[in-house]
Amino acid sequence: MSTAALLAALARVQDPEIRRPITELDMVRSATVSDGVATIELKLTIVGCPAAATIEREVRAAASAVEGVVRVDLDVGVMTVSEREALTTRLRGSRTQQFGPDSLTRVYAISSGKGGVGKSTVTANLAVALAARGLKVGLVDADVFGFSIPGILGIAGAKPTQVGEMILPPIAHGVKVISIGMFVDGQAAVSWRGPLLHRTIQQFLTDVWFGDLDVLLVDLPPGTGDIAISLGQLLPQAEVLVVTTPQPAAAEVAERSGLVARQTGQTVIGVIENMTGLPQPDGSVLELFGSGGGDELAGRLGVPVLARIPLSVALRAGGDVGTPIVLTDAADPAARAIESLAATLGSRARGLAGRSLPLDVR
Ligand SMILES: Nc1ncnc2c1ncn2[C@@H]1O[C@H](COP(=O)(O)OP(=O)(O)OP(=O)(O)O)[C@@H](O)[C@H]1O
Repeated sequence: MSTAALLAALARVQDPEIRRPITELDMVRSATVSDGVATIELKLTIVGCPAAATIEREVRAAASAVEGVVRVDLDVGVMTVSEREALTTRLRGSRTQQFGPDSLTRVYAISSGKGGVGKSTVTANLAVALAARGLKVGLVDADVFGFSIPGILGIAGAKPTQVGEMILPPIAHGVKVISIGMFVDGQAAVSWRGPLLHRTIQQFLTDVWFGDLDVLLVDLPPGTGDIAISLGQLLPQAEVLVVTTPQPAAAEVAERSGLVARQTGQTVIGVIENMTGLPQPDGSVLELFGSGGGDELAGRLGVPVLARIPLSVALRAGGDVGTPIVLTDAADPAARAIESLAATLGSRARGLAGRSLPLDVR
């Protein structure tokens, strides 16, 4: 009876990285209760598993809470190579391509014509807002020249965990994040050329284990380079959001990134206008970057403007310290605009990938 209760208790302990119960991951090799002593044999996936301390603590807490248990004897070991391979094969299932045509995950690629328009800031906050709505969200930072996502999400320096062939992405504010920045030790990958970039993105989409996601966001580098084209080939079902500022002159260059997406078979579903005016204490709005750029671009691409995100000191400051304002300052006008974008995108979360749905949000 107590042994059954112990197993049930252990089934509630999750591996924080893989996010599955440890009992489903073959990590609990034996668990018995005898004379008030719970004896548990635990196998971690890898040596030096960063989650080891958490798992051990939770296993001890879960076992101690079982009625009749007065002591916990925990033996912690590590899986052998073949055990690990068996686990990764089982986790991946028969799918070699996580985001292939049979996937139900909605994929949004966020692009911009030029740098500095706030694409990464908006993407990071959008991902967190979607996760806060209860969706399973992944974020691929494919911005090789300016991988800023880890910093904005407060996980600068975090490295993925490798289990056999499988790479487990770090999790920030509920979002599974992978970034080129996690593989290049602080240096920009600026000298990388097409084939290497293509292979890297391909690896992100196949070897990084995101599990079953509702939404995958991909932060593209600005412009119309190799990555945008690779991504179009690797994820033809991706729907593209183009970020621009209100400056009408920026619309033309932003239009090009939308057109490249179309040429690779992707669907552009909308425009995000960022840095739309700065609300003043007297209620007026200072149009620092002019106005009309979002509408101009949307008109050129024949899609709606899905969000207008005002200039916000809090949004910028939150990005600087790694605390997204959609969590810390939800009343900020920029946070509200991003939240409403998350509501729009989140409501069409799953199951229709690859089909372009008419969006009626105006
Ligand atoms: N709405 C906003 N209000 C105030 N500051 C913003 C806003 N959006 C972005 N920023 C700030 O503008 C700067 C550029 O933003 P970000 O790095 O997100 O741009 P980007 O388009 O991703 O650039 P790149 O693609 O070149 O990396 C950052 O300092 C960011 O904090």
